[in-house]
Amino acid sequence: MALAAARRLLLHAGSRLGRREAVDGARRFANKRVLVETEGPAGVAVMKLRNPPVNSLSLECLTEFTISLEKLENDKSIRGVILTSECPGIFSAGLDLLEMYGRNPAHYAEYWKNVQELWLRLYTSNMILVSAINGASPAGGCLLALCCDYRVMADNPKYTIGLNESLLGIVAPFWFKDMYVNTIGHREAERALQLGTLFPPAEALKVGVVDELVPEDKVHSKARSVMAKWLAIPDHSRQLTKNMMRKATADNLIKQREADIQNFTSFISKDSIQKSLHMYLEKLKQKKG
Ligand SMILES: CCCCC/C=C\C/C=C\CCC/C=C/C(=O)SCCNC(=O)CCNC(=O)[C@H](O)C(C)(C)COP(=O)(O)OP(=O)(O)OC[C@H]1O[C@@H](n2cnc3c(N)ncnc32)[C@H](O)[C@@H]1OP(=O)(O)O
Repeated sequence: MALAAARRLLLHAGSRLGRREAVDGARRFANKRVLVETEGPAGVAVMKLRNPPVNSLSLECLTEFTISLEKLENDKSIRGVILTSECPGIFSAGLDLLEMYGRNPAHYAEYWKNVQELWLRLYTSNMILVSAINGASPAGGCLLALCCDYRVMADNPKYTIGLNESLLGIVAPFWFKDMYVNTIGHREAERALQLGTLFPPAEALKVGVVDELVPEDKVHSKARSVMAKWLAIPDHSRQLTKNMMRKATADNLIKQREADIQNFTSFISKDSIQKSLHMYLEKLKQKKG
């Protein structure tokens, strides 16, 4: 309930801000964790995640992300969005582990509902989505990128991307898996999901997790030039085609959202799964020390 109220407030405040800044041609609106800048005539918005240190998708971050997307969808002058990160070296560390560890079932259910909501909105967006992957992109971070129509990644071997859930002792849900299969094919997805593979850029390109690699300082300019190419296609034909390609996958979740929430909640609540998450969090801490 509190989140729904926050969402209404943010939408309202955001639209007022958006109108005021539109006077300059370029517009900008921001929540705490998501910054959106639009460039008037081109119809393109740049959406930057800024939830330091690692852009983990906390409940607040998911909510702000979803609201920002909703606002852009409602703005008929926006045809494309470049999704990127403001956190140096990290695109997104994925779902926030602290939302899935040591909480109660009601919290897990609420969190998962918001993960579903963001995924459905991103994956089925009518806008052109291009990801400018400027850092590490494990699990939920990779999920964000996979929702896009085109993925440009910084060619820095320190960065990896992939659905690594099995390394954490958890399991990617069927709709993560479906989207992976749609992107890289059944065999590669089967292997990568079981092994929890985090691909360095060259391998990510080879297997098709990303579409193009560029030097780190060219990620944004390349994303813009890719966007220009996609903008040249008539919206109606591109949108109908996108819908044709993605609808079955999205419908598969839509028809069983509630069951999927129950499934997640009971899975993540298990002692054995909580123990695995605990061990993984400890490992992350030890890496530092
Ligand atoms: C048949 C049955 C099926 C049932 C299935 C049903 C349902 C499905 C069930 C579950 C599905 C869940 C799907 C989950 C998806 C996810 O996205 S899980 C998250 C996966 N993410 C990761 O593994 C990334 C972990 N992080 C890292 O590898 C690194 O942090 C890094 C992103 C590469 C960045 O490295 P570095 O710059 O060195 O930063 P640090 O490691 O020092 O991290 C800084 C602090 O941030 C904390 N942190 C990192 N990642 C996360 C995260 N994802 N969530 C929360 N917090 C994170 C890290 O612990 C550090 O914290 P402190 O500073 O120590 O406090």
